[in-house]
Amino acid sequence: MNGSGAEPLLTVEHVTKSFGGVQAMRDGSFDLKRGEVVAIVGGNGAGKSTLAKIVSGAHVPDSGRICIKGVEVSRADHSVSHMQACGIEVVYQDLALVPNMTAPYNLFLGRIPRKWGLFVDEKKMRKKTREVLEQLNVTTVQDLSQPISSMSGGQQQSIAIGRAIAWGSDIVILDEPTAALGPNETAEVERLVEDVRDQHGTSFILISHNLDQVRRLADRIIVTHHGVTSREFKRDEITSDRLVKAITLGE
Ligand SMILES: Nc1ncnc2c1ncn2[C@@H]1O[C@H](COP(=O)(O)OP(=O)(O)OP(=O)(O)O)[C@@H](O)[C@H]1O
Repeated sequence: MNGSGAEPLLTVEHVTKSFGGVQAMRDGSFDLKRGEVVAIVGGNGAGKSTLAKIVSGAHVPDSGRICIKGVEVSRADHSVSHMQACGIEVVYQDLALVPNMTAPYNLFLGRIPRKWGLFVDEKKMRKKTREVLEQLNVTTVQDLSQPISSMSGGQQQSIAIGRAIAWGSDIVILDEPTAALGPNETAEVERLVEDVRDQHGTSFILISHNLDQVRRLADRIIVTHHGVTSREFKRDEITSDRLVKAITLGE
C-alpha cells in the first residue's frame, strides 16, 4: 500500500518556526497519505526535528497551516495531546521507555488500567501486550515479567512502535528509529514498519540520516535545507547522487 491517489491524511502548508533569532523552519510543506512512508532528510540543523515536532504538537508553528483528515488544527488547539487525539504518535530516538519497568507497563505508560479504580489490572495489561506483539508478529519477546532493559535494542524499539500503534494512531513519527541499533535489529525494525503499514494502513514519517534505510522504506522523500522543504522525490526517482546533492545544496 502506498496511498497513491488517496486524499491526504495530513497536510502541512508553509509552516514556520523561530527560536529567538534562529529560524529553524522557514517554509515547511508536505503531505502524507494513508499507508504511506514519507522520509524527511537533510543535513544537521536543516530543520527535520523542528518540522516533526510541529506535526507532533510539541512546537506550535509561528505561521502556516496543518490539516488532519481535511480539518485545520487551530493554533489554540495545537498541542501534543490534541495531535495524539487526532491519531499522531511519536517514537523518539531515545524511545522514551522506562528501562526498569516491564513491557506491559511501558505499553500502558500514562494509561494504566485499574480495577475498581484502585488496583492495577496487570492481567489486562499482559493480555493487551501479547495481542499487540502478536499483531506486530514480534515472537521473540517471551517473558513479559522482565524489565524492558533486559531486552535487545530491537525488541525495545518494537515495544515503542507497538505502543505508538496500540492506541489506534494513524500516523507514527519515527525519529532516527535505528540510530542506536545493529544491523540485525535494524532489519527487525524495518520489517515491523513495513508490516504495520501493510496490515494496519498506518502512515509513517521517518526522520533518518541513514539514506540506505530511507531508500528501502520511503515511498517519498522530503529534503529539508536551511529550514525549507526544498525538494521532494518519489521512490522511483531517487538516486544516491540526486539525494546527496539535494541534501547538501538544496537543489
Ligand atoms: N528549542 C530550540 N531552541 C533554539 N534553537 C533551536 C531549538 N530547536 C532547534 N533549534 C535550532 O533550529 C535549527 C534546526 O534544528 P533541528 O533540530 O530542527 O534540525 P535537524 O535537521 O533535526 O538537525 P539534526 O539532524 O542535527 O538533528 C538548528 O539551528 C537548531 O540549533
